[in-house]
Amino acid sequence: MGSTGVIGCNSLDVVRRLSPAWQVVALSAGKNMRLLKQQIDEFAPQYVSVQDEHSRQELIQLFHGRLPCDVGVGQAGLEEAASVPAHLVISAVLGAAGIAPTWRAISQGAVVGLANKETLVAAGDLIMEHVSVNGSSLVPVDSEHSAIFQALLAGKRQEVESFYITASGGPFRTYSVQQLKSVTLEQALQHPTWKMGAKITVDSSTLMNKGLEVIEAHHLFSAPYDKIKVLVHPQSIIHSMVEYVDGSIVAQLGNHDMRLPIQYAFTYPARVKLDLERIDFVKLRQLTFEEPDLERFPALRLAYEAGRAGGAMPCVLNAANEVAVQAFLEQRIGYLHIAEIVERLLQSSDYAVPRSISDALHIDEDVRRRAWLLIQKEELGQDV
Ligand SMILES: NC(=O)C1=CN([C@@H]2O[C@H](COP(=O)(O)OP(=O)(O)OC[C@H]3O[C@@H](n4cnc5c(N)ncnc54)[C@H](OP(=O)(O)O)[C@@H]3O)[C@@H](O)[C@H]2O)C=CC1
Ligand SMILES: CC(=O)[C@@H](O)[C@H](O)COP(=O)(O)O
Ligand SMILES: [Mn+2]
Repeated sequence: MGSTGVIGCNSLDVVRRLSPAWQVVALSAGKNMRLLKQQIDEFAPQYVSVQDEHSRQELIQLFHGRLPCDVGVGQAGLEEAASVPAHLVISAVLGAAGIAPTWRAISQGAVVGLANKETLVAAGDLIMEHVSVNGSSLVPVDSEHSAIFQALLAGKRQEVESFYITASGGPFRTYSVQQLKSVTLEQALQHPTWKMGAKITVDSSTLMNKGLEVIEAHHLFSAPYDKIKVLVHPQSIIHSMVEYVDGSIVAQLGNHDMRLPIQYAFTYPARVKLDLERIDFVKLRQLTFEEPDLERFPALRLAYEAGRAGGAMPCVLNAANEVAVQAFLEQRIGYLHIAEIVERLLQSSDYAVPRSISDALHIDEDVRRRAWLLIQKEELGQDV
């Protein structure tokens, strides 16, 4: 799911490398029909889904009216794609659009390779319960969570003292608040270490990505928030670490290439040869560490607060952030407005605890509506 995105393309490269042991049965794209056509030609799925009817018509034209597979549309199409029987479903659609199809894949008892962290942030308690009821399992694809997942193999869960989630610090790691006020979209899209889609790249720059990852780790590893520490590590070589009660710290290291955690989600618990550039420690020379600055990067503080509050708050955090980042990408708001919008939505929300996935989807929808209203009213801070 999300086959035309950065994680989707990397996942298909992993399939290419693991073929013929692995084959693709379904794909889902958004609107990039040229790329989807190439993927259909190469991987021959039984089913594909696309974001809207216009995209479906474009795909039909690209195949000169002779589609080689069934094509679904919109959320229903995504859910249908997730229902095609498969051993592994890679969940890499962007944002809350991934909640319902991920839920559907879990209902089938499939193993879900989870890249789409927004799903766990918005509906983590419900998703984790659904996983256990349906005998499914989540294997993390997000690099930090894959690192923790691997580091946890070194001990017993009750022997863990704390979890370190590393953060590159983003392109503005050394910026003052004054400098942050005039950050441009172009600058925010320059991630220092990883090549990723636009939304997560902006999230990395505000440290909201790390905040979402703290909540993701809380759910994936049943980790209390007090035991999850964020550590800025600009080289992004240590992907995360687990500290055990005896003081021993187990880390996972690797170059910045998502094909490594993605392949591990395919082959776990086995390891399979993967020909990617390896770390050269002598060239690297040093790995450095800093404390995150919650004053300059309030998004990380907001995520900890929303996570600790629980209930609907993480869902509010995620939906408000998705809208704010989209508005920033469309150059409708300034950079510092992103955290301002999230904070204002969190402060003004009082939703009941979501008891079902449809409750969570309703909260998500309502927060989006309110966030767009706030943006349209142009009442955001002017000092940005
Ligand atoms: N990139 C990375 O290294 C990492 C990404 N992640 C997570 O993985 C997910 C994907 O990230 P990334 O691959 O970078 O993002 P991209 O923007 O590159 O890809 C997003 C994918 O989702 C599709 N899509 C977007 N909106 C919709 C929609 N409404 N309905 C159906 N499909 C849709 C896009 O389709 P199209 O392009 O065809 O319109 C594309 O296939 C995110 O949740 C991100 O946080 C996690 C860790 C690392
Ligand atoms: C590759 C990956 O997992 C991203 O989530 C990455 O962690 C982003 O980098 P930051 O550490 O800057 O958020
Ligand atoms: Mn990550």
